[in-house]
Amino acid sequence: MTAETQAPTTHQGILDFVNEVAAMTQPDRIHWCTGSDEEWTEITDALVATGTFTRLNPAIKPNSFYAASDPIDVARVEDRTYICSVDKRDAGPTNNWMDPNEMKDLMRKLYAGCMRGRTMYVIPFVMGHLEAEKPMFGVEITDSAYVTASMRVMARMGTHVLRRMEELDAAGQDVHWVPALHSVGMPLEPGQADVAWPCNDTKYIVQFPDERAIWSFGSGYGGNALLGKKCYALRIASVMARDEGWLAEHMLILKLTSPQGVTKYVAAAFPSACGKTNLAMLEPTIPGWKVETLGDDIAWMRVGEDGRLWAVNPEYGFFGVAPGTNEHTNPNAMKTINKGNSVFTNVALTEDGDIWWEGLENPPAKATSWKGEAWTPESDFLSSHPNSRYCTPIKQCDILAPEYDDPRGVPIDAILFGGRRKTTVPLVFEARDWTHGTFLGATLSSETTAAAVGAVGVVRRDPMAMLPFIGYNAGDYFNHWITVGKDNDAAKLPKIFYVNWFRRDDKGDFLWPGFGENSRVLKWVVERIDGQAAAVETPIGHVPPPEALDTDGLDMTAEQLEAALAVDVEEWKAEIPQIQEWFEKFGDDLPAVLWTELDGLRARLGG
Ligand SMILES: Nc1nc2c(ncn2[C@@H]2O[C@H](COP(=O)(O)OP(=O)(O)OP(=O)(O)O)[C@@H](O)[C@H]2O)c(=O)[nH]1
Ligand SMILES: O=C([O-])CC(=O)C(=O)O
Ligand SMILES: [Mn+2]
Repeated sequence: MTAETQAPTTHQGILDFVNEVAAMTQPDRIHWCTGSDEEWTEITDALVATGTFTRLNPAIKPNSFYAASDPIDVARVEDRTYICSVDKRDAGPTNNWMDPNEMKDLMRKLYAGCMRGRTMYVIPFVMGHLEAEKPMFGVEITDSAYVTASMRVMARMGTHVLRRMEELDAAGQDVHWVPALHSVGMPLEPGQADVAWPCNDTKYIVQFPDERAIWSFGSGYGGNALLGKKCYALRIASVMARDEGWLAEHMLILKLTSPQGVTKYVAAAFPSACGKTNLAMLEPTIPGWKVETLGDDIAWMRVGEDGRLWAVNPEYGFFGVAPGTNEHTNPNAMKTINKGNSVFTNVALTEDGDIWWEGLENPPAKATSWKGEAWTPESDFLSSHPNSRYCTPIKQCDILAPEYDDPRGVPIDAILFGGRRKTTVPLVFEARDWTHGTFLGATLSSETTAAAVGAVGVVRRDPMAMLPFIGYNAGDYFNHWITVGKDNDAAKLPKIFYVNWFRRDDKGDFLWPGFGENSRVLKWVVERIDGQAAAVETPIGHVPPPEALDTDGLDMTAEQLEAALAVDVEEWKAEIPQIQEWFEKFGDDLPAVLWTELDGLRARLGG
């Protein structure tokens, strides 16, 4: 089968990619995605017919679907994720590496005939704006209809993207696009029945940074399979950003407006399942303050001609953690998904054709768990996988900031780093300067979560919340951050802060109520930027005294607030050898100024 017979494009590079992959994987059919509503209906109908999707009750969640994955395919697989740079050194000490040619030989064997009996979907997409000065195109080839439907929610995709590529090509512009190949790795022999969630025990999630290509095999799960997201917009884009002088980061973007009408833009990097989506859609509990959302997971940031750091969200949807999401914690996410047009994976299915998960209000008397078991509120197992997800269009978010559609993005005033720490890290503190902020990012630590396969609750260093997503040597990445600070006017760059919503008391309860109350922290942050709020200088940075936070109506004792803000010198001293060990991993690739920062911290803590 050749692609040209039905190919809706004359773009030779794309035709070659499609033909080459078709020859290797031998699909029964090739479907060029248009992105139309009719196509969505056709694909979701087919997914319902094969049992991958269950249509939800249209009176409750219109045009929405439930899916349950194979229990072996529920999260990102970091041990199966590779950065196959030509030079091993470029992958650095934090990534898995294999020689690109060796990896390709190995994967070609896996891909050989892997789409037999299936449809191969060709998805032209763009991360970021189609009107960007240099649009960030991609073409994902996949044999998964689930991935195709999800990509339509998460990325701008379809014929209009192809047209723009052809147009720029015809105008003689250097049109850059990332070829992204995905297969679930389960061919169907004649007569063989399909399963609801095809996948393979063998999984490879591979980035080839030098040629800016992605090969993924064996998994249908979000971050492993929707290749525009983590694989392109973070791993590949971070390499492009290194080469071109910008930043591709694992950050939400929000717009904060004060009661006086003063607007600030905040970006925040927290590791997976540590609160980005919730903060991005926050409903402030302090009167008169307003939050609008620009993005909940990824920010691409460039220094503009005005010297400020401008950010865009390259995505088109939210791929949010379901458990814990409810009318109290995230009413805006609830409103967004209730409008429909969404896909829910690995949550529970209720008898009236709705979905439910742990933490949602009104548990149903009975439901079907994500594993297909009969579940009741008395069951001793979870109804939903801890990493179950909703996938919903960003345009349905009532508090989406209008600037979302502006290809220039928004100028960032503050960057927050944060993680999930039971101890040690106070609710909020401010970095001394950009380099110190880079040190805070580079030493960010957090307890692992269910968003990746592996143990949960283990403290690890997760630099800039990018540990699984830096597409090159993390030592070079730190140096890139330092350089952004050095090459630009520090006064115009965002101020850097560090937050921890997850500190606990002796009983193991969260000290800080979090969610909407985090607006109190945002208020202190913007008041610091404007030079209005008080701070105490401590060995780790500038911490608010309790009275500098707006606590009007906050349901917390003075002792609790003090405990949330406390800097315990002994706890911090215990961090020093851990940071030292972390830095030693990088050898000479670690920027010397980060050692200087560590020495400074040690000295301030009293040696
Ligand atoms: N205690 C507490 N929990 C929070 C807070 N914000 C978020 N969470 C919980 O943390 C979990 C993950 O939150 P998300 O906002 O989905 O995390 P994320 O960073 O967007 O995760 P990814 O989509 O995996 O990148 C959910 O169970 C939330 O309920 C908070 O302020 N306090
Ligand atoms: O990428 C994914 O699969 C989900 C996600 O947002 C993360 O893990 O950070
Ligand atoms: Mn999220």
